[in-house]
Amino acid sequence: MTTELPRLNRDVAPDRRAPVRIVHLGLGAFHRSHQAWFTQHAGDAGEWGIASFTGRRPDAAEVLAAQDGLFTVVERSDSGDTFEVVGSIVEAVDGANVDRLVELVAAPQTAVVTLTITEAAYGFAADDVTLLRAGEKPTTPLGRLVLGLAARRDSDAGSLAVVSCDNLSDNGNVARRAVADLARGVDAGLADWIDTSVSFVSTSVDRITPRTTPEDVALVSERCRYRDAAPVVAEPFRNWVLSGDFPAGRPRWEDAGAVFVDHIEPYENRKLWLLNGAHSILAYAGQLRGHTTVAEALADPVCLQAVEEFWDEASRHLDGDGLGIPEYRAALLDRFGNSRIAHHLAQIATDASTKLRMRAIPVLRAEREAGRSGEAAARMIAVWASFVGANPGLQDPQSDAVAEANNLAGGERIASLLALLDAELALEPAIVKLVEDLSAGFERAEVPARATASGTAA
Ligand SMILES: NC(=O)c1ccc[n+]([C@@H]2O[C@H](COP(=O)([O-])OP(=O)(O)OC[C@H]3O[C@@H](n4cnc5c(N)ncnc54)[C@H](O)[C@@H]3O)[C@@H](O)[C@H]2O)c1
Ligand SMILES: O=P(O)(O)OC[C@@H](O)[C@@H](O)[C@H](O)[C@H](O)CO
Repeated sequence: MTTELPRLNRDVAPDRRAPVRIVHLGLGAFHRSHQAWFTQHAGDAGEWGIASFTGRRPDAAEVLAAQDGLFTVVERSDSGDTFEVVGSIVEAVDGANVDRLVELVAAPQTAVVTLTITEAAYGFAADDVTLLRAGEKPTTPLGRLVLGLAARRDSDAGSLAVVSCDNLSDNGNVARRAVADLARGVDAGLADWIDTSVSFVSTSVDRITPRTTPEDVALVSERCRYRDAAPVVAEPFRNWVLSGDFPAGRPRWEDAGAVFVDHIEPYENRKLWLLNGAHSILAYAGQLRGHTTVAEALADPVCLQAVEEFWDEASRHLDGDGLGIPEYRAALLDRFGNSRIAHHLAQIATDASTKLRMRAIPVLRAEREAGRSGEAAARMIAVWASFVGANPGLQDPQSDAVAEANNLAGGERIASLLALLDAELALEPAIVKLVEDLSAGFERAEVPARATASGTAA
């Protein structure tokens, strides 16, 4: 009986708590399988503990706190599972505990703030300006971070690095702009201090980490002989490319395979276009064709062809020494085909208006500038348009605008949806027609309720 097993904690798996020197916002599955894993495997791991804050709900923090921050990474390959306890998270905190966040961001020993708050969260912190001006507690991760940075300035605790680990192009600068705009709305002096004292590091992050299922929890109990309510399942592959300064130091993440580069754009584009772009195609085309997971969709020749054609287009615009595009593509087919990783298409499908802007639009534009149609990139937009036609409730930061567009028909509807991604391209009749024609190839089928429900954000 699993209830008789001990709960995972630092008695069951003795592990010294490292001092908090990293603060993380967005205590989700990916943070645990990626940044926490890399920190655990740094040569100086004993000096770097993470205090990790949830975004919207206390649940993950409560569960992890009851386990002294420990959790299991289940590394899942085609041939089997391996299990590892990770102890780098030394404090798990409800994001609503803004006082603790402010205290830690202002602490001189804190050197790094990492973020996995989802792509959409960089766009809606503006409401926090009013709260911050009124001296009230902000509700968004970036609003809370600005309050912490204000306290750091006031206590003269020195510079630090903010490291975005979300799937965004130029994520360091996106974070910089979002934080600076918020700070400037509250206190111009604070914005100036952030400008000179906070280093925004850009990263390309990669490790497929689907949402944990009850079956995963049961498997860990059975195999590890302890109860872990917060394991994460991830593929064996992992990659972290970083670019930027760490004025107050950082863990030796390179010992765990992280790579530090001067120019990150080629790596970001390779990952965002080839991996995440393919994921978006599979998410919409795959669900429209009745599939539930990435591996199932990839096994469908229609979906595979859409992915391969998009990769051909995107690859023409990926240059840089050592990018190894053919090898990267081959590895992606293996990774996506890992049928033991049940990566649900519904999870990937959310927040399309933010994601497609970075995954489809740059390739579509580059192809058109080169005098070609950009058909494969346009198809990614077309399958999304078909999908939201049948599934108007899909989570999206611009869901009201998507609903308004859905009230239109034909080319007008497509133009309105396209305008959410790129207002200029939406004014070009040839592109609107291309997307409209391509979307006709994919029926606007209702997605079964079970698939939509599993995509509900944690
Ligand atoms: N899961 C992966 O395979 C993977 C791989 C690479 C990058 N990423 C990046 O990491 C992000 C998080 O992925 P995850 O799998 O950990 O997801 P998750 O749902 O497990 O965790 C997301 C965390 O962000 C918080 N959050 C989400 N939306 C928020 C909002 N609107 N406001 C405030 N907080 C919010 C959640 O509360 C949670 O703490 C992704 O959006 C992506 O950008 C994920
Ligand atoms: O919400 P998204 O689309 O940014 O993330 C869902 C997956 O595509 C993504 O998490 C990949 O698994 C990941 O980017 C692999 O490193």
